[in-house]
Amino acid sequence: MFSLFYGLWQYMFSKLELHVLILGIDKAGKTTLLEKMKSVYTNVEGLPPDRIVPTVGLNIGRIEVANRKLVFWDLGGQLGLRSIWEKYYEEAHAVVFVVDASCPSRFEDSKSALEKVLRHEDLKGAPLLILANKQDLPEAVSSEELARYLDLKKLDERVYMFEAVSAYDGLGIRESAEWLVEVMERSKRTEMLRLRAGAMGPGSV
Ligand SMILES: Nc1nc2c(ncn2[C@@H]2O[C@H](COP(=O)(O)OP(=O)(O)OP(=O)(O)O)[C@@H](O)[C@H]2O)c(=O)[nH]1
Ligand SMILES: [Mg+2]
Repeated sequence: MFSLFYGLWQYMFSKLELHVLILGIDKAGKTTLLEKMKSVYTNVEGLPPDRIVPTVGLNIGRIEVANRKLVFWDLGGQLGLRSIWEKYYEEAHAVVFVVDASCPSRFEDSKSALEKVLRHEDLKGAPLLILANKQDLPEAVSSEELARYLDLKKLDERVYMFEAVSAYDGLGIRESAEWLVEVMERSKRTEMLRLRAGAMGPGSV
């Protein structure tokens, strides 16, 4: 009996689109990272770094990881654009917060932007992946050092992880995507969003 329900749940979950919001201050490497994900997980090559411009609107990336459909929403991180972020919170299953680990002078800006994200009611219970990006640069700090710099309070009840990545050479990309799928699968928030979508009519998940 259990395996029947489990099989059904697995089937429903594989149909569900999981929305992952990519946030972080400008120049952290969000778009470059998304394009790298596309190269790793699809047969279409993502844009090379020299063709990526600062984001003003929204970039969408669809990839499949472990039979799950992930939809990434990449937003602009410039100060004047950060007020748009919250429009996407309600529908997000998880958040990826990207930090340029090679630029300590901007850690404070990242910290306060992330603290504001975490305080928002609409993101309650959303798993959080914090990426220490640009590990290909010798001056980049490790994920543990970044965690110390950011010194985030009130993370205890949230499912979170720090990961060292490079959007240039792909370090940590697969580990990050696989972790996201695993935690979203188990998250109460995913269940809440699925029920809410179901309540809005068939085919709405
Ligand atoms: N060395 C190195 N440079 C990177 C990496 N990821 C991004 N960059 C560079 O960092 C700069 C900013 O990258 P973007 O991807 O545009 O950053 P963003 O976070 O999307 O910026 P906004 O759209 O303005 O919010 C570009 O010059 C990228 O080539 C990385 O992993 N390593
Ligand atoms: Mg961008």
